[in-house]
Amino acid sequence: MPDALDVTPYDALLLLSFGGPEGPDDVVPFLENVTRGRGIPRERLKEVGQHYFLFGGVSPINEQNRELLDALRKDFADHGLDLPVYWGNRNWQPYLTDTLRELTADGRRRVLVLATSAYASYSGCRQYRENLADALAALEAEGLTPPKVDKLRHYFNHPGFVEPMVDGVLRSLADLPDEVRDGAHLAFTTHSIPLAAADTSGPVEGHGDGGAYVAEHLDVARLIADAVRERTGVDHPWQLVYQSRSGAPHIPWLEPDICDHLEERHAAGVPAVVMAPIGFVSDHMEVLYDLDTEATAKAAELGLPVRRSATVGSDPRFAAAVRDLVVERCETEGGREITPCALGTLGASHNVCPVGCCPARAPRPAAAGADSPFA
Ligand SMILES: CC1=C(CCC(=O)O)c2cc3nc(cc4[nH]c(cc5[nH]c(cc1n2)c(C)c5CCC(=O)O)c(CCC(=O)O)c4C)C(CCC(=O)O)=C3C
Ligand SMILES: [Fe+2]
Repeated sequence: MPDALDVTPYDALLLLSFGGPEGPDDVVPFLENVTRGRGIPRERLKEVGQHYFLFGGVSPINEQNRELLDALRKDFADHGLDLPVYWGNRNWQPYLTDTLRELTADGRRRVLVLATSAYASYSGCRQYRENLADALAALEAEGLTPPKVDKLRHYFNHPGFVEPMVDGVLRSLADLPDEVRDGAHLAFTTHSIPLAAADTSGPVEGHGDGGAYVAEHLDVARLIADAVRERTGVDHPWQLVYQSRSGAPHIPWLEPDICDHLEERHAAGVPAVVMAPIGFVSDHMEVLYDLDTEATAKAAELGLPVRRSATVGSDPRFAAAVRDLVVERCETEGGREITPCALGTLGASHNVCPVGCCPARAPRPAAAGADSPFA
C-alpha cells in the first residue's frame, strides 16, 4: 500500500455535474429544471427535447459520471488518498441538495467540489456555485448544519485534461482516409454562450474580448494543436468554433457555429476536418447530437470527411489530475508552498473565485467563492 496522503482539512469530494434524463418520461421535467427562469424560447425547447427522444430519452451523462466516480475511487484507493467521493447534479437525480443532505448525515464538515466543467463562465462556474448556495440554504432551512464547501480550481490547462484530448485528436486523424489526413483542419468546439457572458467571464480585471472563457479555450486549442504537430510532423490549421447555441436569436452569442464552419472550410477546399469538443468533459448529449448527429450529417451532405475526437470522460489520467488538484489544494489550505501544475500561457487558475468573477445577469447568492454568504 502507498503511504496515506494527508487530506486535511477535507473529509469528502463531491462530483458536481449537470445531470441528464434516463428515460423518455424524464425529458420534459429535466428540461424544465434546466431552463427555469432562463428565458429559452419554447421552440428551442421542443427541438432540444427531440434530440433526447432520438436517443430513447436517455442522456449518456449520468452513466459517464458513474464511470468517472469509479475511476476517481480507484485512483484515490491506489494512491492512498482516503477521501470518500459523492455525486450530485444540478438538474437531475441524484440531486445536489439530496447529496449534501447525505454528506451532512455522514458527518462531513469540509467538502471539496469537482465540477464537470473545466473553464470559467457563468454557465460553467458561477451557476454551479449558485446551485451550491441554494442547496446549502435549503438544508439550513431544514435545521441542518451542512458542511463548508470549496470548489477545485478550473482544470482546463492541467496535463491530465489536455493529454487525453491530444490522443483523441491523433486517433481521429489516424482514422481519416490516407489521402485527406495531412490536409485535415482541426475544429476545436465548445458551447456557445452569450457574448456578454463571455466578455464578463473570469476575474473582473480580465473582462472584455471574450474574457477568460475564450482565452482559456484558445490556450487549450493551441496546446493540442502544438502537441499534434510535434507528434505527427504535420501542421494542421485550427480554429476555435462553437456549438449548441440557444437563447433568443437577437442576442449575440459566440460564433461561428460548427456547421457554418464546416461549410466555409469545405468551400475553401479543405479536404477533411477533425471536430474536437474541448469544451466538454464527457460525450454527453450536446456532443452526441450537435456534433455526431447534426454536424456529421452536414459534413456528409457536403461530402466533407469529418471525425469527432474523444472527450476525457473517465480516462485514468484525468482521475490522476483530480487527485493532483486535491493534494495541491490541501497543501495550499495548509499554508504550504506548492507549484500548481498547469500547461500553456495562462498559468493555474485561482482557487477561490474573486468577487465579480463570471457575474450573473441577476445577482444571487453563490457559495464557494470570495462573495459566498456561507462560512
Ligand atoms: C458553457 C456550457 C456548458 C459547458 C459547461 C458544463 O458542462 O456545465 C454546458 C453544458 C451542458 N449543457 C447541457 C444541456 C443543456 N444546456 C442548455 C442550455 C444552455 N447551456 C449553456 C451553456 C453551457 N452548457 C447556456 C448558456 C444555455 C442557455 C440557457 C442558459 O442561459 O442557462 C439546455 C436547454 C436547452 C437549450 O437551450 O439548448 C440544455 C438541455 C448539458 C447536459 C447534456 C446531456 O443531457 O447529456 C451539459 C453538460
Ligand atoms: Fe448547456
